[in-house]
Parts: sequence; structure tokens; C-alpha cells
Amino acid sequence: MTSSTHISVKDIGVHFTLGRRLIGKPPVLRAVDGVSLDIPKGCFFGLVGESGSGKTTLGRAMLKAVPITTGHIKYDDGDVQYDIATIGKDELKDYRSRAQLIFQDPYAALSPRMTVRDIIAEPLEVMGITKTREETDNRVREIAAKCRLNLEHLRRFPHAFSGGQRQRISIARALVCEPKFIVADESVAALDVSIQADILNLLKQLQQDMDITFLFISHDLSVVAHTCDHVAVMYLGRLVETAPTRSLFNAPRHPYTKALLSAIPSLDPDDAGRAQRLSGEIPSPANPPDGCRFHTRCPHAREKCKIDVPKWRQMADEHFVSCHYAEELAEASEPVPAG
Ligand SMILES: Nc1ncnc2c1ncn2[C@@H]1O[C@H](COP(=O)(O)OP(=O)(O)OP(=O)(O)O)[C@@H](O)[C@H]1O
Repeated sequence: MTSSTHISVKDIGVHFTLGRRLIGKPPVLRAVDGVSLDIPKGCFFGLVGESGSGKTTLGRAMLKAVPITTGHIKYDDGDVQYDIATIGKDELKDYRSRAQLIFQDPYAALSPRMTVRDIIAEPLEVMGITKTREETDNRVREIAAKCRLNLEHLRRFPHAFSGGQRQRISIARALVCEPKFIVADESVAALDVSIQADILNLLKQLQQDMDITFLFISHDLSVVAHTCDHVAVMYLGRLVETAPTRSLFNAPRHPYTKALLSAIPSLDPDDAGRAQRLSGEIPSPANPPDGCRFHTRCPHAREKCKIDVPKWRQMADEHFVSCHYAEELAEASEPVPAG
């Protein structure tokens, strides 16, 4: 972990035990299975993959919101250093004020019986960050203004607001304690495209103004292209590729990344026939394929892919991939313009 690394994830596993068995061990679902990655300070770091690939579970592990089965997560914001996997109760309380989650669904996340002022103020009060009502109100007004909410909004209840406005309330609540690290889980997925752009711009602005490190989870690569500095691609509990956004979009190395990129709708009619559609469903993480986990859906899979787990290899500056045939396949890739 270098001094500019904010979060360093080393070989993290999150395993869920499924049901009970009278005889023998119950089945185990490895939602995250040996993931390592570094998120630099101030980075807007994207995590992408299909539904069920383990993105939410990995994000929650970084917030210590799910039990971590194996590995370590080193957190260093310059003031404190913690290992999130083994963090104690008192340190966890402090960590909760430094690391926050922005939820996917702005409709479900906000209590309908609380005013917007109280929704935003709650984390300050729960963590004991402010001592007087005046102090709390000042902090609430300050963050509300940054999130483009006005004083009139603060007196109302969430049902009076549109999806985009509710997401701004969720963001204000997540940022009121001035966190250093944010996990934004599909934070724009439930919104109309025009509102999505508005919220993404707001998140980027806040990230720069407040010097926050972001883990931005999305299944939508077109959103990631315009927002993130660096991207990790996840498949069935493991990372298959990580790279700076431009490098990932211009020279994708893993067949899974290529398939995700080619599924982005293009305005160019000449591109219509080029999509390498992903065939089949993602297998269950309770019973993953041997060898390369993607081999059952990979158009380039060979015998080796069914047997040997591919090594994590560096292909270019900060560009890593786990595919036996990444060099060969790279030559056949079609660049996709990044944002
Ligand atoms: N508490 C749990 N108990 C058992 N299995 C779980 C639990 N939480 C998640 N899973 C399983 O772990 C796997 C990964 O789920 P996860 O939600 O992390 O994926 P995801 O990539 O974020 O997908 P989505 O975009 O649909 O949220 C899935 O198979 C899911 O069913």
C-alpha cells in the first residue's frame, strides 16, 4: 500500500452458507472469491459486471456491512489506518463516519415519516458529531446547498420530491459527516437518463470539492465511461480485468469485458452487427465452473481454460487481466471510444 492508496483489498472472500444439511457440510456460496485491488486517494473507481457477479457484496465488504471470510482490507485516509476485515467495535464507529453508502433506490432509502432536514441530520446525531441543534442545522444547510437543495426543501417530506431530488437527499445524508470514502451502488440506475447525467455531475463535483474517494458500482458501462478514472470488471466473484478507464475502453483484453463493451448501444448503424452478445446466464457462484470461470460463455475458450485458473497478469501500465489468451485476443479487439 503506497501513501496515495486509500483502500487496498487483498485476497478478499465473502462466503455465505446456504441452508442446513442433516448430513455433511451445507453448501457455500462464494459471492466474492479472492479479490485484490487498490483504490488510489481521490479516485472515482468503477466496479462493473452483470447482476450476480458480486459487486454489491464487495462494496459492502469494504464498508464492513457483510462478514468478511478471508483476506484484508487496508484503509488509509491520511488520518487513520484500519484493517476493515479485523476492525474492532470502537474503531468501526469511527470508520462509519468516514465511509458511507449511497443506495440504489432513492424511493426505498428515505423514511417517509421524517422531514428532509431530519433525514440528513440523523447520521450527525447518531454518531454524536454535532453537539447542539444549531450546529446540526448549520451542517445540514451547508451540505444541502452543496447538493442543490434549498431551505424550503428541508421542511418537506420525501414523497413531495422526484426521483432525482430524492437521490440528492440521499447523497446529502451520506455526505453530511464529511466521509472520505463513498460506495455508490447503482446510484443512478433507477433514474431517467437526463436525471442520471445530473446526478453523476453532482457526484463528480462533490468528489472534487470534498476530496472523496469513490467506489462506483454499476452494470452500465456507458455510465462508467463518462464518470470513472479507473475500472474493475468482475465476473462470478472474481476480477477479470482492471485498468484506467481510457485503456479499458480503447484496448479491452478480457473476452468478458469485450462482450460487455460491445453490448453498449451504438448510434453508428455500421456497428449494429459487431456486438459480441453474451450467451447464456451467469452460472451460480454456489457451483462455479473450474478453470477460468468465464469459459462456459467465452467464444474463445479452449481446453486450457476449462482446467487452469488464469493468472493475474499486467498487460500495460496499470492494466491487469486474467485470461490465458489475452495477448492473442487483444489484436482482434475493436476500440470503443471512452468519454
Ligand atoms: N446474504 C446473502 N446470502 C446468500 N447469498 C447472497 C447474499 N448476498 C448476496 N448473495 C449472492 O451473492 C451473489 C452476488 O450478489 P451481489 O448482489 O453481490 O451481486 P451484484 O453483482 O451486486 O448483483 P446485482 O447488480 O444484482 O446487485 C449472488 O448470487 C447473490 O444471490
